[in-house]
Amino acid sequence: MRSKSELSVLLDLAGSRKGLLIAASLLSIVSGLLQIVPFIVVYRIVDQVFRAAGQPEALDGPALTRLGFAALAALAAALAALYAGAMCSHIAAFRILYALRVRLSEHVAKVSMGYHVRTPSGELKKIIEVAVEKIEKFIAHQLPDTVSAVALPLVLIGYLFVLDWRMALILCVPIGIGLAIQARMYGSADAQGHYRDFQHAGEEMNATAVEYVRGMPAVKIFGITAASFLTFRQAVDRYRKISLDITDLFKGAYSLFAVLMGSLFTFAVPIGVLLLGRHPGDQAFAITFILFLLVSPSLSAPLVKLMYVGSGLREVSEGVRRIQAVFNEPIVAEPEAPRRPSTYDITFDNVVFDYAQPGAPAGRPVLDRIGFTARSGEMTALVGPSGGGKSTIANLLLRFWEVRSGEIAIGGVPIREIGTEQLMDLVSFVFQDVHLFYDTIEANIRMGNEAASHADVVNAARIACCHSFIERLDDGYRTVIGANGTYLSGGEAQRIAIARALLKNAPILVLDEATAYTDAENEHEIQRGLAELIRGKTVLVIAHRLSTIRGAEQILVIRGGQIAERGRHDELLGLGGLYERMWRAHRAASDWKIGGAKRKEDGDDEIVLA
Ligand SMILES: Nc1ncnc2c1ncn2[C@@H]1O[C@H](COP(=O)(O)OP(=O)(O)OP(=O)(O)O)[C@@H](O)[C@H]1O
Repeated sequence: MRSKSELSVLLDLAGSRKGLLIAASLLSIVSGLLQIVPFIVVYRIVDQVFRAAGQPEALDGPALTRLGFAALAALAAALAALYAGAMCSHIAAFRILYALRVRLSEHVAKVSMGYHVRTPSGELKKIIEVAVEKIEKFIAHQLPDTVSAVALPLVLIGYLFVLDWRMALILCVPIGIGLAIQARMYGSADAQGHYRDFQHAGEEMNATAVEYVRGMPAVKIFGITAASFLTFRQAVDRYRKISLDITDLFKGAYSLFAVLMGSLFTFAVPIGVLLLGRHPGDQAFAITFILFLLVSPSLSAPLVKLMYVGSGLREVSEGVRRIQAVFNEPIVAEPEAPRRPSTYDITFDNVVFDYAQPGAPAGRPVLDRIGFTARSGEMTALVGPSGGGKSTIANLLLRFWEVRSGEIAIGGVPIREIGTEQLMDLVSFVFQDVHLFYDTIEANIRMGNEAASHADVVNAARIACCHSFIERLDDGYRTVIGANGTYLSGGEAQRIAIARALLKNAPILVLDEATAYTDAENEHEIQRGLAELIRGKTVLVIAHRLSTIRGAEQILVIRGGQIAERGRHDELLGLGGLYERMWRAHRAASDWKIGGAKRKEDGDDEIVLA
């Protein structure tokens, strides 16, 4: 029942390709039926030979030749139908595969960021790659096979009943027992539970293997201790145990089914011999008996296929369930009539936020009644102790998560009322951890503005201080990141991300520790370039190096999800609170870095943005 509903879901996913799938199934049935024709021809020939026993001249030679050609033609047609069916099913399968992957990728781009944090990227990759791939295999191969594995035995048994109902009935006994075993084998709650465990154990083993390989630097540094290997080994052991359990559970039923289906022939023999013994001179029955012996292996083959269909269906239903779960994940609600702000002040009005899932009871607030305005043309800096909520504030601006209460607006328009695409157009964001795509450096920068010319890309790269190191690469801007061992350092990747953000030239610029990995010399250069470019924009900067935001028009000190202090650098120093302590600590750390040499009090050697 469960499988059936998943099969119908699968057909729903197949959507407009149903026509091709039906054609593939029909062609598969036709091919199966045509493959029986040679047996019938043999039957007819044997029949004629028996009837003409002892009188070869009584044989109708041309009629026999025609029968032979009919058998040949039927075989050729069967192969043609098989080929055409396979073409239809493969075309349908690959179109479904393509459409599903596109739909899935579009959907996951629209769901909330919370989903991506909850769902390991490996799992999503597995759904988009492996689950979809299995559907392709099922549709291309197993679906037509299933249809013919059901239709062909039905037609054959019907035909055998017409020839001799007694022998046909006897053949139905092992078939019935075999199918009942199949249903029990795959349908029981125990079997389904085992199968689910098997799948989970396989995934867990994959995930821990990836984790182990990814964590190799740490493993090497700290030595390959039992603990570093333990989780992976436990996962492998669990997988082994569940595989053995499953084999144990299915082995009896599996063997019995295979034996029963493979030996239909042996069921036909005793009853045939018995009936023949009763009518020793019945030539017609003898010929029918021969046909039964010829046809029963053709009956076994599709029935054995049914066994694989059962396991294929189970595998694909798991994938379908997962794909469905992704599609069931709600997308970020888009406004019915999106509004576009005409000014770009950012306002946070009494914003309360926690990371609990939508619909779940409120968790510990990460942001507690945050209120501020970041004005256009000014730089607002978020500083404060680690874990205070700075990055969360920046991420909420992009609507990665929905606020629990309060409102965030751009130019007076609540971000809920701005369409996601427009919102992304308004904001350039350089994240703490940069992600570069497996593409050329130029394409990675141009991502900020697809219409930009090569000269624009180079200009942005110059300002972000990455032009010179790009030029030093063998393929320059055409170097593919990640290919042939071309990897960039953290600071270089960040500078590419800054170039990308500059090229986008959006009215709002958010820099979350954008130059954290950059060396002092390059940071100086970048800050100089940025200072030019950020004029007239709303700039939100998160920085731990306080010297870089000293010139900000507004500094918000975020501690424990609240704004502990706010003001300009000098004002905050005058308060004698957290900011002043942070500033002193920062100065002390900088002094320590240069070997304790005395620095000028005004900090001229520091780099100042804006
Ligand atoms: N996806 C998440 N799910 C649950 N909690 C989170 C998530 N991201 C951050 N947090 C928690 O929210 C709090 C604020 O984190 P946030 O990253 O905003 O701090 P931050 O001030 O930017 O820190 P840092 O300076 O170290 O980057 C922290 O307690 C953190 O553990």
